[in-house]
Order: sequence, then C-alpha cells, then structure tokens
Amino acid sequence: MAELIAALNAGSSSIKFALAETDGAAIGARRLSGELEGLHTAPHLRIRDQGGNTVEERRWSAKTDHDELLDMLLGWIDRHIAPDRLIAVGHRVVHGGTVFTAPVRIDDDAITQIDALTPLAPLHQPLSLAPIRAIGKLRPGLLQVACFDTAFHRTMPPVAARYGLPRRYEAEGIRRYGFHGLSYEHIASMVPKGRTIAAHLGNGASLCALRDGESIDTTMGFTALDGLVMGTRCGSIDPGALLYIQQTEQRSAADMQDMLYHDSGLLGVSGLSSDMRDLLASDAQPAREAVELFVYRIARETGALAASLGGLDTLIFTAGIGEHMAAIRQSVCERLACFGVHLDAQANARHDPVISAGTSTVSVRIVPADEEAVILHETLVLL
Ligand SMILES: Nc1ncnc2c1ncn2[C@@H]1O[C@H](COP(=O)(O)OP(=O)(O)O)[C@@H](O)[C@H]1O
Ligand SMILES: CC(=O)OP(=O)(O)O
Ligand SMILES: [Mg+2]
Repeated sequence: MAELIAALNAGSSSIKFALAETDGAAIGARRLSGELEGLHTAPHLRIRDQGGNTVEERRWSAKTDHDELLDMLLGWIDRHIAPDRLIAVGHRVVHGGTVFTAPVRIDDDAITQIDALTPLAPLHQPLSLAPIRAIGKLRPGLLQVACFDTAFHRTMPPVAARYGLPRRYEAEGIRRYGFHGLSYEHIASMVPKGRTIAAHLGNGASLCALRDGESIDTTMGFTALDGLVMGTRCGSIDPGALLYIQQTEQRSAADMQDMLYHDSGLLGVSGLSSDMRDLLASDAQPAREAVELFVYRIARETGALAASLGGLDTLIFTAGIGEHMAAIRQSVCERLACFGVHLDAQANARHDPVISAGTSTVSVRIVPADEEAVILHETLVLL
C-alpha cells in the first residue's frame, strides 16, 4: 500500500489536480493527474494515469453548476484511491494577503482568515474554499495545506509594490501582491539565472519579472484584476474611468465588481467569448480586436518589466494560451523584435521547449505550467 498526496489547483476557468506517491522524503510518481477545464463555457474533464493514458474523459455541452462538477471530481478521485492511503491534500489559494507568506496547515482559523480575503480575490477565493470545505467533510482529520499564489512575490522590492496613494493605505496592506506565484515558482526552478520574464497566459493572465529566480516585479496588483487583459477581467485601466462610470451610471460597488471581474476582458471586448479558442476561430471584427488588444498589452507590459529588470535574457510562455497557441506567441514576439526577440517559426508551430531562432538575443521557451508540482512539494514539507 502506497501513501499518496493530492494537489488541487482551483483556477478561474479550470480545476487541475495531481495525485502522487510519497515515501515521506520526496514526491514520487504521479499516479493520476487531470483537469476540468472550460468551466464557464463547455466543461471538459480529462484524467490521465501514470503513463499519460487517458483513463476518464467527459464533456458537457454547456456551463454546469461548479459545486456539482467539484463533487463529481472529488468523488471520482476518492473512488480511485483505494487501496492506497491519502495522507494529505494541498490546495492553491490565490490570496494570502499580509497574513500568509508561506504554506500553512488548514484549520478553522485559517479558513476564516482565507475567507476574510475574499473581497481581495472575489473570483478565486471561494473557488479554493469550496474543495477545502468539501474535503473537510468527506475526510475529517485529513491534513490539508494552503499554498498561496501571492507568497512567491514577497521578494519584490518595496518600490515595485507601492502605489501612489496617501501613505496610510500602504500600512493597511493596499499594495501590489501579485499572483500566479505557484506557477512562477515552478518556472523559477526550470530556467537559468539571469533576467527572465515569464508570461502566464491562461484565463487569468500575468507577467512576472524574475531576477535569478526571484520575483522583482509583476503585472497583477492588490487584486488579480490588474495588468494584462484577461478572459473576463479588464486588466490595467485608468481608475478615473471607473469613477466616471460608477458616478454617471449610478452603479453600486457590487455591480462594478461584477462588470470588472466577469463581463470585461476578452469577453467584454469581443462580445463573443472569454475563451481564446473561440476568438481565434472567429472572423468577427470585435473578436479580432480582442485578440489584438490581448497581444498588444502583453508586449507593452513586457517592455515595462524589461525596464524593471534592466534588460532581458529569457522569455517564457506558460499556461493554456501560452503553451498551446502558437499564433499568440508569434504575434507577441513580433512586437518584441526591438528587444532582440526572434522566433523560429517551425519550432513555435511544433510547441518545442525552445522556440527562439539562432539570431535571437533573447532565449524564448515554453514551460508547461505545473502549479501542482509546487503544491505537492510544499504539502510534503509541511507533513
Ligand atoms: N489545449 C488547450 N487546453 C486548455 N486551454 C487551452 C488550450 N489551448 C488554448 N487554451 C486556452 O487557455 C485558456 C485557459 O487557460 P488555463 O491555463 O487552463 O486557465 P486557468 O488556469 O486560468 O483557468 C483559455 O483561453 C483557452 O482557450
Ligand atoms: C490569479 C489568477 O488569475 O488565476 P487564474 O489564472 O487561475 O484565474
Ligand atoms: Mg491556472
């Protein structure tokens, strides 16, 4: 009988998981891994065994209740664990605020503190708390660990985290935190030293400037609304525009929040979909403009982070769009030619690990996102 650790990664459009063996000292083989993606469009479940063979696949034709899908997934995993013994579950939790700068054991107090951060991550915090609570009921007493997206960015210098607001707000925790930290931590373990910009392009999207593997700047801020244009989130915007809309349309704060998190970004601009696959398949002008805006803003923010780093040695693409969409990588890199970024078109089309041309002064690579690896490791450390 083997002992197993599970990792759950609740994202805004997907739930990913991994189940790995452990001898207590190291993480061993991944017994199962999988994902439920397209949660807001057409959910698709795929689970793979240790050899990478698909052992379960299901599709839903339309958006399905999140709790129902989560129960189905947890039930499936629970049925397939026996006769082995699950000894811990690690979870991705998006916001740790100023309270959590390292992984923690989850108890009632931790749940209360994580829940208290919901206004800072309204799209994500409830998605992390749902499986934590469900597993607490399913397996009371099982060790659960929270691993925070914000924690990786604790190395950012104060000047990168500070906002130009009256001083007292910084003392109250109003500052840049940054997210996708578990993904960037994985990337930091995979890339050489030097000046790296990692582009995590999923339903949520951000860039991180890494100096010798440490975060020194990132595009997301106090919340996961800042920075790039995302599936349904606006990204950076003049705060004056928000004040104007709120005042002239007499909108409530809850209504504004809903618009900025759920109705904006690729969905809002295209009027068609938050899913990049739908946009690239469409000839409609608004869909093309949404894609153009997505690419433009990645290039613009890459320029800003290159200035934070004082140059650029390596550019990494990761997550759903970053790993799978050659056309987006190509358009981004065309805009970055002034920084010495040049792609090898064939390597890019094949999604090779290294996609830069020999003439490129910047090494451009694809690193598959593996937040689960970091969660498994951090959970083992807490065991
Ligand atoms: N093969 C693919 N599988 C999943 N998502 C893909 C794929 N190719 C492109 N994508 C795009 O990636 C995005 C979702 O990325 P993902 O990293 O799974 O999101 P998140 O973790 O933020 O929920 C969607 O816009 C989707 O269109
Ligand atoms: C922080 C964030 O935006 O995460 P995701 O990409 O999973 O939505
Ligand atoms: Mg994700």
